[in-house]
Amino acid sequence: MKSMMTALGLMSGTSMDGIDAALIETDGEGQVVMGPSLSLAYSHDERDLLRRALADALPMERRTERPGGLAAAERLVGRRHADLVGDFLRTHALAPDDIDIVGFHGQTVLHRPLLRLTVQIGDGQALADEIGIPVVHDMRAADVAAGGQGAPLVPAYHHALVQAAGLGGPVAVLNLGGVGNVTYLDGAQDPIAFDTGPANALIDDLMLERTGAAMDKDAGYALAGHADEAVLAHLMAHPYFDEKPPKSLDRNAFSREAVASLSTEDAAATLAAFTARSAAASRRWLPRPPALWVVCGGGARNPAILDFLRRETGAGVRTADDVGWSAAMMEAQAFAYLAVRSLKGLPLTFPSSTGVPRRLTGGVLARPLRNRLSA
Ligand SMILES: Nc1ncnc2c1ncn2[C@@H]1O[C@H](COP(=O)(O)OP(=O)(O)OP(=O)(O)O)[C@@H](O)[C@H]1O
Ligand SMILES: CC(=O)N[C@H]1[C@@H]2OC[C@@H](O2)[C@@H](O)[C@@H]1O[C@H](C)C(=O)O
Repeated sequence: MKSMMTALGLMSGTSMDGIDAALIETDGEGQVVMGPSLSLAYSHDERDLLRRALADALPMERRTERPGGLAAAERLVGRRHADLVGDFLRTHALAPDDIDIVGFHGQTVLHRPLLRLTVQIGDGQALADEIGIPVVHDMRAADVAAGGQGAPLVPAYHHALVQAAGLGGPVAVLNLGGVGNVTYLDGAQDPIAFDTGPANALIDDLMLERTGAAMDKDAGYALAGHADEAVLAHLMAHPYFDEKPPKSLDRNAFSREAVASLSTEDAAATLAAFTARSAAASRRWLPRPPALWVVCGGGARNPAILDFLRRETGAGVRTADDVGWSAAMMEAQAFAYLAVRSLKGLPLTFPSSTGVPRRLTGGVLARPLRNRLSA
């Protein structure tokens, strides 16, 4: 297998705002060259369908079941990913053969690692057949089956980026999507990583309920409000924060009920502070306090969260864009990188990231029909 590969990563994250596609050239180890990217936003109705799918997934006991609206949601996820790949190829004048591998995350609808159950909808084989490019998918399953948390998966990629940038340790890479997750890196050691708490999901849900908007854009509400310390203390009393890592979260693990009586501005400020305080509280489980926090994911565009994070950590806080990476495309790039690691049989997860008993590879390879016919 050739050393450098061209990989396209596809991520539909827990905030369910849309799908990101990002191209990288990588050897799946220390070399990464970032390429172009493209996003597709889910429409209001599509988000609604996905939100309902999350509710329909709650009684699932086996990962192959598709109760209620899940089968329709899975078809939607597949169709929209294929649309995005088509748009990406057209926009960048590429042919399917220009891409060696696609890394397809799918949409998480249920995550119960203690029950060895994690469900990402999206049919990898159907996608490969549709786009005519080999697809690596189902990247959490092997880890969960082996007793790991199945998340977070991006730490292997954070590790490659921090090593390549020669950033002095200890460094924390904080991903703020729907849920927050931190990767702690210090030299060549395996990454220590876990989910920190909520990131944007509670804020998004609050905005949708109070204003009909999908997010608190540029923290317009949070910056006009004040965080309520009593409510914050109540939110921080959640038992998740006392759990020792490895640990990971379902999107709906936290409730915004505690901010119900606050004005929209104060509620948004309190939830932004909650995201920052719970992320900073992850220091409790790290060997040394990080000197630098690099923030990625949509939360890097929320100035209220960044301000609170500076205050809570007392350390350097920079966005991924500030250090020459991509805050928006980090996860999509990570799934491209992980797809190449999967093809090469390299570990995706580590005892220190998911609690899996030993470093473990993962992912399932789906070859497109035309490759199988010509084989
Ligand atoms: N300009 C902005 N101002 C405030 N918040 C923003 C802005 N842009 C994005 N966000 C927030 O970021 C969220 C999307 O983040 P991201 O794309 O990293 O999430 P994701 O990939 O779905 O999540 P996860 O990492 O949990 O899988 C949006 O739902 C919104 O809350
Ligand atoms: C089960 C699942 O999809 N988890 C997501 C979610 O969103 C953020 C956080 O919770 C993280 O654990 C994970 O995603 C990133 C991409 C990861 O696996 O690293």
